[in-house]
Amino acid sequence: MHVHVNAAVSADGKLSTRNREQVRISGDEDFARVDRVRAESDAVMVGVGTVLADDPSLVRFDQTHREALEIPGVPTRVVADSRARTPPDAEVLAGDAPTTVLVGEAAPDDRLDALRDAGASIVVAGEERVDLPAALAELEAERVRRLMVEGGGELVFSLFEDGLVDELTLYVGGLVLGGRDAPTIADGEGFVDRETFPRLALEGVERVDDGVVLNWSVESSRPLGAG
Ligand SMILES: NC(=O)C1=CN([C@@H]2O[C@H](COP(=O)(O)OP(=O)(O)OC[C@H]3O[C@@H](n4cnc5c(N)ncnc54)[C@H](O)[C@@H]3O)[C@@H](O)[C@H]2O)C=CC1
Ligand SMILES: Nc1nc(O)c(N)c(N[C@@H]2O[C@H](COP(=O)(O)O)[C@@H](O)[C@H]2O)n1
Repeated sequence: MHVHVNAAVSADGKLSTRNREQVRISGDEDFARVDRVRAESDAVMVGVGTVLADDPSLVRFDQTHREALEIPGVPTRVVADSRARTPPDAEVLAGDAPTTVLVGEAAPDDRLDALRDAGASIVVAGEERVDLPAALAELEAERVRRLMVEGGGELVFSLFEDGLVDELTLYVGGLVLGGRDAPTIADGEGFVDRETFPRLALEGVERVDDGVVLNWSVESSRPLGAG
């Protein structure tokens, strides 16, 4: 599976404000690029923190681009949601596009039933928190070969920590959000040991709207604890 993280950050590296309110950082041209990346993907994933903060629908993609690539169907929406906190009336469950919610074994049964009633497929992987390597293996078994991840920072850090990210694209926009508690692209515990810092190789730089799109491949990313 190819895992492509794509997000927009402010010039000071923030995904949104300290209140975690959604901010439109990308301009029209960058959102058109995002829609092409979605069109190339079998699935588009976010963490439940993003669902609760932004209530995204994740249905928009570039249909013409997908047809040109002869990819059938629509991208599956995926939410990493250890305790099944996704509200059953969330936009990510609305409409005809399929939605898979990745949960841990600790997720309460009544919330799982409510999500199933709202049309979601449930994948259980891990105990307290979603075991991402196991969950992504399940998605791959369901023919997800290209997975786009849009955030947020907690989920993306875990993906790096587990050595699962292949490609990172950031749109850096011309605004400053500030705030020591504002989310960044990789939050979580953070890396301390330089041996574990994921190393990136710069593949592309492009001026888009009032900002710049940076594209990296991941050169090395080792799961913590790996020898
Ligand atoms: N500018 C941009 O491109 C984007 C901005 N955002 C912003 O990011 C913020 C939300 O990000 P976060 O609070 O970091 O939440 P998040 O979206 O990363 O979700 C975190 C949640 O994911 C679940 N999860 C399941 N398995 C996990 C695992 N193994 N590791 C980590 N989390 C796991 C947990 O329930 C955890 O609470 C919002 O403010 C949103 O607006 C989100 C996406 C894109
Ligand atoms: N690429 C990008 N640029 C921004 O400026 C953003 N705020 C985001 N946010 C992400 O897009 C999701 C919304 O998707 P829909 O419009 O509902 O399809 C949001 O949840 C973030 O993941 N992205």
